[in-house]
Amino acid sequence: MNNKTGIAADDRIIIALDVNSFDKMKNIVDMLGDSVSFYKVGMELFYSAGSQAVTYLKEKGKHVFLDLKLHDIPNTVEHSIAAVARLGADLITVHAAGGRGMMEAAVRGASEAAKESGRPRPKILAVTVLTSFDDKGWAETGGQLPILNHVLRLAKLAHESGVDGVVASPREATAIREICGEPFEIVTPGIRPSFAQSNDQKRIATPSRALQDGASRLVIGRPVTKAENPQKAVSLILKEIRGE
Ligand SMILES: O=C(O)c1cc(=O)[nH]c(=O)n1[C@@H]1O[C@H](COP(=O)(O)O)[C@@H](O)[C@H]1O
Repeated sequence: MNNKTGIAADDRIIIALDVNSFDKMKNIVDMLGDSVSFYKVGMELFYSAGSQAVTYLKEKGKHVFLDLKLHDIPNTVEHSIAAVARLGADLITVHAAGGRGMMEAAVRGASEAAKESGRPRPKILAVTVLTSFDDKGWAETGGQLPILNHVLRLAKLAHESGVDGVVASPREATAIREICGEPFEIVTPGIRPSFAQSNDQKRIATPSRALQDGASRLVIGRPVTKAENPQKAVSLILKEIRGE
């Protein structure tokens, strides 16, 4: 039980630390204390603070989702994943659009790092269609509608390529679960509790709805980190998913 929110952490909730300095990250992590066990380090924080962001969180006993969305030729991705996997992250992202060879290479890179370090292999997640796309924006890139078809195509390819799961919108979770089964990870950003604004997210759902629809984990950033009272925001989210 946490002394700040009065409610225990839940590994299904990942808080996105989208800030531009190590100190800002540390403030959020200190403020949320034991109520959050899983954090996401994305491009903004990693490019600002570097690998110390990951090592700090691991030293604090937190799980880390390192979201760098790699997308390059298989050889480059294999060795880049091996390099970042050595930091001890639990989840790492690549873009599913990089294709089968690239996703297989990502898993190989993660396995190499795990063998060297003696730690468990980090899970590789493949990003399908970003949650900031709506139909109009997707069609502008040449994408075929409905978006769901493309998400399912990439999820099937990711599953066949041996990655551990996908990142998709909560609205696609049920259909992905039907195709990919368990224990495939379906990690969903685009989560908006009823008290939060949608910002630039387009394909969204509430935390409880996303979990009901088959999401394994929820990525939540601004509704917590930009809230007037982040501890209260976490507490409300945890209560909502527990039906309290
Ligand atoms: O890979 C991701 O985590 C990701 C994929 C996606 O399709 N949409 C998406 O929003 N994200 C990330 O999830 C987080 C969502 O943050 P908020 O919109 O502030 O809750 C951000 O850090 C995004 O980089």
